[in-house]
Amino acid sequence: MTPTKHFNHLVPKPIVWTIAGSDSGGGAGIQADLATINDLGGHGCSVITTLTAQSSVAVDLVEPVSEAMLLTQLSTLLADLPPQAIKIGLLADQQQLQLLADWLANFKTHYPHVPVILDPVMVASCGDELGNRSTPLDFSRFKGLISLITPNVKELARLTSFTDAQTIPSKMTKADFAAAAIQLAEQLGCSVLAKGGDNRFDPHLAEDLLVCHDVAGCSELDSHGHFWLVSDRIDTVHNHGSGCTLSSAIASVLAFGFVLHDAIVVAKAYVNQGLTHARGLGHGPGPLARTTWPHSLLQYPKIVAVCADKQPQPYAFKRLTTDLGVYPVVNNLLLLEQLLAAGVKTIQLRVKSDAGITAAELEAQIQTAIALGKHYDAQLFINDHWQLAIKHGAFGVHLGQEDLAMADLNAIHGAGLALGISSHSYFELLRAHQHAPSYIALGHIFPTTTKQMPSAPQGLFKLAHYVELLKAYYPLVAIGGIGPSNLDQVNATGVRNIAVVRAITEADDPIAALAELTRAWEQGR
Ligand SMILES: Cc1ncc(COP(=O)(O)OP(=O)(O)O)c(N)n1
Ligand SMILES: Cc1ncsc1CCOP(=O)(O)O
Ligand SMILES: [Mg+2]
Repeated sequence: MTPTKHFNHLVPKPIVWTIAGSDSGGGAGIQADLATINDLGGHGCSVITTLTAQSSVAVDLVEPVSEAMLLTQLSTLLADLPPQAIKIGLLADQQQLQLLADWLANFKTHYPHVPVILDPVMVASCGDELGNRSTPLDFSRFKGLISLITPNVKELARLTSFTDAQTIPSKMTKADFAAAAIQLAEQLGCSVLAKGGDNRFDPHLAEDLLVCHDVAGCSELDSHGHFWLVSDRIDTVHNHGSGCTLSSAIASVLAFGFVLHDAIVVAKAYVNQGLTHARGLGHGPGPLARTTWPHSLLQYPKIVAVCADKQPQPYAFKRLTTDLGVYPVVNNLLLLEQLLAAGVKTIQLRVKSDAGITAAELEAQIQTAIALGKHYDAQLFINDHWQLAIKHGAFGVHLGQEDLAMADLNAIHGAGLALGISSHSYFELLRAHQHAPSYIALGHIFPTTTKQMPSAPQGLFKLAHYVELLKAYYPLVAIGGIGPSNLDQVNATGVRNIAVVRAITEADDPIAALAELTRAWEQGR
């Protein structure tokens, strides 16, 4: 595995709670959760619901803690160590579930933004039931209190109208599985990550389905999206605790302020790492290996939108041979020409469709900009207007994630244009990567007034993680609120290029501002 990079000095250590059962064998439950939270840089607190006498081959005894013990663990922790995220695992019985749901309802009135992830644990990996389940638990008490539920195929069947848990999962088609996940999202009013690991729709793949329910902090496109998250199947029997690990990893990444989609893909990569390096302990399925924050792209899932009418094309866009360095983004020809004349070698013309000019004026501007780019031997990217960029032979186009859905990437590639793609999260980075663009932009890093953004500023901690994931594959460009006051901090994340609007357009002397930014940027590298 590649050496770990820690960026934890950039943010405070978040507190993550696990409310779950103890696995005396150490591979699952509270023990797996605390190890996971620690690996990912959080501080784990535990609320034990149940003691299990468990090994890798059997569950011999399951005993719930008393009501007083459950409630006192919660109140003691809350008074001193309030959580940034909560994971709920094994609950002993309906009474305990009800008690916790009541406590959570009150907690949520004071901490409405703390995400709660529910792993509806029912069966241990050795196959034994975890609790007295003559009747399945009724999780509807958690409606409105949880952000995400993470059932495996058997749990999904039990929780929905696919009720015959023993027989139906093996017969479930991919379409049944998707229908059940969508039904569960409706039932509980939360997002669902349905784990397909046990269901071999394709024997070489592990395919999970993410059904998003009103997810905050991402684009409209994604907040209600349905996505298959696809990884190569890792051939190991040592998967004891993988469900616990996944849900506590999701809670940990959320606690750092990442959006739900990101928490899920990072957690899946962390589980994949753990499965890849797992060694057996005991005589049954051994625990996952304990690793670190996943920085290898190979461990991350592929994202396949369920309703996508087109799949990523199987080719790569033009490779850029030099760094972009300080990459100005401008909206007028006068400044464009001044910057080109001053020696800028990569630049973007960003004239939005609502800029108050006619279609003919827009085309004329783009045509002139492209001619200027050629005259000064520069790499000129046209923002959004990919048809005009092709028509007039631009060097490249820049597209956002929403633009990608509308654009004809075959035509852009066929015309030999370079392609830059925007991203605002791990999830969007992975999706951009599937198009193999010429560069990927990461934004917005700091608050900006240039554009209204649906996502929050990413900040330096997230930027450093994105760079670590993709720096070996693409030129990466940080954008959003970047200027002289924060240039050194941005540089320290390892990103090699920055795109700037106001730092140049609002400067008294844009040419001098660009020269000074470029000098400072190159000196910091
Ligand atoms: C270098 C660079 N990064 C990001 C953007 C933003 O593109 P997009 O998300 O499509 O938003 P608009 O610029 O079209 O409003 C960009 N243009 N350039
Ligand atoms: C177009 C765009 N996309 C993400 S941030 C941004 C604007 C960045 O502008 P500024 O450098 O003025 O903050
Ligand atoms: Mg755009």
